[in-house]
Amino acid sequence: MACTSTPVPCEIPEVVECRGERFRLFLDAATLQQRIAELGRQISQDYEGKRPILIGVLNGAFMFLADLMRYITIDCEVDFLKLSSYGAEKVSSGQVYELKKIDADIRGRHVLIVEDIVDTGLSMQFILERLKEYEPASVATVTLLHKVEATQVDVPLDYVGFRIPNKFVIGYGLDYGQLARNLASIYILDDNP
Ligand SMILES: O=P(O)(O)OC[C@H]1O[C@H](OP(=O)(O)OP(=O)(O)O)[C@H](O)[C@@H]1O
Ligand SMILES: Nc1nc2[nH]cnc2c(=O)[nH]1
Repeated sequence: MACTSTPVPCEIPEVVECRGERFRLFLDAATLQQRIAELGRQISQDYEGKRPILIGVLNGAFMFLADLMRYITIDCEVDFLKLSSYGAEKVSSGQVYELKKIDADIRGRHVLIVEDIVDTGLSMQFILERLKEYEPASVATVTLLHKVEATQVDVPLDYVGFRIPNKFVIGYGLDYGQLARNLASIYILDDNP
């Protein structure tokens, strides 16, 4: 029978290849969904009556944001901004480019910035600075992944899905040269292929 149970697929490969490099299964789809459900519950409790607006950071956060919102049970809104700093590389260029600004008027609103990953922290630092200009009532940060050892700047992280080692990861929205975003699980670079 055909599998219809997305976003947790029946078949989860242990190893994938992307652009000639090997990645091994790190966080499977069920583990991701379980943790995201917890984050959704927590946010629903913390923001009851506040009608928060979730700002997803494109492209990487699209899948996490879509799932997270389905686990939030209070009234909430969504908008997006788009940044880029990695290009097709596995390390940050150190320069954050803003490719799309938010459309929503967030003055006086409770804002949750939703990221797929905080690595060097430069993107999150950039967003926090940028959003301050709009004078929201509050700003909190949500990230599915945090590479603790790689973070170079002090950014407040309010909701963290998983703390992970300093290795390149792909899948579940995270790309390598625009590929692999469609994987339902997260894979980590295999140093000893
Ligand atoms: O903490 P940092 O070192 O700044 O890295 C985190 C950022 O890197 C990725 O974006 P990327 O620039 O690769 O663009 P993408 O989301 O379109 O893939 C990710 O989505 C974060 O926004
Ligand atoms: N795909 C991907 N994008 C990132 N952006 C910052 N760190 C990472 C990472 O480990 N993987």
